[in-house]
Amino acid sequence: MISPDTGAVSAAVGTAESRFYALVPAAGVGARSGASQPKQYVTLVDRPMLAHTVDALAAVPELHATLVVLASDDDSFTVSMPAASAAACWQAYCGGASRAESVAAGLEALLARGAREHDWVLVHDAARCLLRAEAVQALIAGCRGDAVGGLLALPVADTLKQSTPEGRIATTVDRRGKWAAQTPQMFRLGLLREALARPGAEITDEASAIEALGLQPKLVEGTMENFKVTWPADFELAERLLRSR
Ligand SMILES: Nc1ccn([C@@H]2O[C@H](COP(=O)(O)OP(=O)(O)OP(=O)(O)O)[C@@H](O)[C@H]2O)c(=O)n1
Ligand SMILES: C[C@](O)(CO)[C@H](O)COP(=O)(O)O
Repeated sequence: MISPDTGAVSAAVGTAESRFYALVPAAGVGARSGASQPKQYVTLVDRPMLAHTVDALAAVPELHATLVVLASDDDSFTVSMPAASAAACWQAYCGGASRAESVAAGLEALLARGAREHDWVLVHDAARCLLRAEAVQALIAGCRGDAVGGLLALPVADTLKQSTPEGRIATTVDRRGKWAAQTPQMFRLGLLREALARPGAEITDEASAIEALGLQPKLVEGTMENFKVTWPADFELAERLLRSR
């Protein structure tokens, strides 16, 4: 089904129009965030971070459906998600030990709900709650005709330093041609499924798994606003930005 040359899913393409699905891994614990609960449930403005993320995706008319991957023991979604946000997504309680495992399990859940191997899947972190519909649309427009797929990313603007274990500078890294990867990351379901099924080094994003197949995902320039809430101070910044909208 997957072409070894281009990575394109060939058999089903052309027989039915491809749909676009969003897949939101939301099964992490948020260890770096310092929060007393998984960070996707921390309230920002008036609702959990995850609700902002789901609502942003719900505003993208091109998306057929959004599936949220939750930890198997998640007991927060049903109590803390606003009804409208909960209704705007499918839920699958199949999160794994790593982000990659959660995404791989989410792909199976999408297949079980009728998605096909040639459909596009846009994987988006629950923790990037400042996503704009226009950014998703720019990604779709940039990648829908592409044989591989791609991702939102930002060209590195700062001077890059490689550190020593002691926290001193070992060297300055040439920043030319370097990008910081964001999400969504958009690939055909079948290709991504194959990529994530391969044993390999630790995969921190979908593009890395696709690269390991020898393919070159496309970079579509995003914005700084779409940052990932990771550290304690990030909540305040996210809150301020959400309030300013
Ligand atoms: N086993 C995991 C780990 C992460 N994620 C999700 O992947 C996204 C990006 O991961 P990250 O920001 O690292 O979140 P956490 O893993 O929760 O954070 P930390 O690494 O600080 O624990 C988050 O939406 C997170 O919920 C997931 O679905 N399953
Ligand atoms: C997918 C990602 O957001 C792209 O920058 C990032 O790799 C997630 O990394 P983390 O290790 O789960 O924080």
